Amino acid sequence: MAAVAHLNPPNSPSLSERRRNHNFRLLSVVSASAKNKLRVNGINGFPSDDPCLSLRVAFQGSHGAYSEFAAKTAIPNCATLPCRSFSDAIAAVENGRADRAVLPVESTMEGTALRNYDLLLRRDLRITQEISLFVHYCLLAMPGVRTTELRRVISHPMALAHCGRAISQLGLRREPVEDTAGAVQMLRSHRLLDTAAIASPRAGLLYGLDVLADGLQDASWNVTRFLLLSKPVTAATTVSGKAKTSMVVAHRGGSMMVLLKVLSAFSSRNINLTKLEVNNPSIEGQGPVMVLDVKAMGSLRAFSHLIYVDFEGSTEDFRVQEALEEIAGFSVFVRILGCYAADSNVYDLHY
Ligand SMILES: O=C(O)C(=O)Cc1ccccc1
Repeated sequence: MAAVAHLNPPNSPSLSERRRNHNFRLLSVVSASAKNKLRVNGINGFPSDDPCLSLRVAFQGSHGAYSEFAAKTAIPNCATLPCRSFSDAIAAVENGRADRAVLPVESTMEGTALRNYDLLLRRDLRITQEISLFVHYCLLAMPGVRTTELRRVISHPMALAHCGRAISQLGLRREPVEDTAGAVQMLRSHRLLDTAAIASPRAGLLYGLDVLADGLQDASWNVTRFLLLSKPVTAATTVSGKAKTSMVVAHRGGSMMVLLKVLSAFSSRNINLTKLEVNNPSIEGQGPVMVLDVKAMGSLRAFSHLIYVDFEGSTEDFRVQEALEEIAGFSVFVRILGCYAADSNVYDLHY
């Protein structure tokens, strides 16, 4: 169960409103006529009035992927570095080709992307920032292609999952590819006339495809939370404003008892949790999750039970330090994944 309270700021729709299915809109073709607008907007179609692009952010996918929007929203003047996989994006930070990597970690429709979290646990990177984006999906096709000519749809697995109902209504065969913008690029470069891609309207404009339908997501409230990651810094980081900390508690058994004790360590000190996710991979018939022990010369340790916790507060706070000490006393492995400024905003991109 993922508690994604931070994705529901006070003015957001209620849970029932979010769950209520909404209908996507089939459009009479909005052709790529607005393409020129992008050209004047600077690098990769993003506004760029500052010529000194400072931080380099690696993301999985091609230009126009949602992760790139997340990076640009979090750090407006950053330079973005497309990577084939999330592992490559993380490696780019480790080997100095990038200063940050951006990773989608959970969505209101599907909960936590555990595979991405698992990836994070294997490497020595820290969370420096969180960003939540409202994700709109479009159905894109080669110019002139009509919906009735389509047989197949390609996109990132998360996008295909978020648009399951619309895809079934359209009667299309779904095929997962690495990322949404990559799907658009593939359509374009192979001139696929029986295939549509699901991606952002901006990706459609970037690669000159027609928008056949928009608002394709099954739920009207579709928010994805991304994390920005950097190499660990040795100096203590001070977070200005409200801080949030992400951690993992890993162990090899007795999962309910550990969970209750962890919850009690926080609740007895009035520390508010913003995320709680329990991952017992063996229940799913999967092998253990490998976690890098940054204190033990970077060795990897296998765990069958993992508890991901995000809480309000910083590791500098006395109450938090007490809670962490109490948890460390339960013979479990604890790793702080990052302490960063809490951002409860949901950013909506106006494409
Ligand atoms: O494929 C992309 O564009 C990504 O950045 C991954 C993704 C896919 C769907 C929703 C959010 C992020």
